[in-house]
Amino acid sequence: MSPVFVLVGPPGSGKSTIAAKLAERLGVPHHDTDTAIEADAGKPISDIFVDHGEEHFRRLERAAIVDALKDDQIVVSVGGGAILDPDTRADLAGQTVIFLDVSLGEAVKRVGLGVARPLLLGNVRTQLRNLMEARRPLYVEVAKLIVLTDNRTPDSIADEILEHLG
Ligand SMILES: Nc1ncnc2c1ncn2[C@@H]1O[C@H](COP(=O)(O)OP(=O)(O)O)[C@@H](O)[C@H]1O
Ligand SMILES: O=C(O)C1=C[C@@H](OP(=O)(O)O)[C@@H](O)[C@H](O)C1
Ligand SMILES: [Mg+2]
Repeated sequence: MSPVFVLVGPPGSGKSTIAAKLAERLGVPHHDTDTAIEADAGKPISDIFVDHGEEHFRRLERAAIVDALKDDQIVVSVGGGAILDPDTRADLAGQTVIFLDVSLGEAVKRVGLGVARPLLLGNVRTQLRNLMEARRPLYVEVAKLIVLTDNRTPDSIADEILEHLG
């Protein structure tokens, strides 16, 4: 047994939002690894990056993913960079993974200029473009289903996922 779905994709693709919707529809818990990391650390992800650096965050993220994948009958959303870890990609090979795809323009609009995503500080559009290009093959590698989310409501995206994989 394992999670029902694991959602991957770049920041702003809607992983946390759509995972919550899917969990609600299925009547199962939603587990967001970023939320779990923040709860354990007692501080927001932006502070974890500032206080301890990205490498430290990636170690916490790896542990949070191992933890999440132990649970049955939950919907998991991970952070956009989770698939950078080869062990995580290997673990995801046996899971029902959905890659939420999004265009650069739409992702920029959705993430805005907030400080919540430390990797995007500075020129959000350039940072996002670089990381989307570099990570795209990794999202594709782990995905069982790819869903383009541009110009679609979270409800219609959840509908499509449940139609294909429900
Ligand atoms: N399909 C969508 N259409 C419009 N806005 C969306 C959609 N999905 C998510 N959002 C909004 O985009 C922002 C980022 O969503 P979030 O779920 O946090 O993405 P992720 O976890 O992939 O970074 C949130 O403000 C959310 O409400
Ligand atoms: O892309 C990344 O490396 C990150 C994405 C964030 O999650 P979302 O993809 O949910 O924004 C969060 O895990 C952290 O800021 C790092
Ligand atoms: Mg998220």
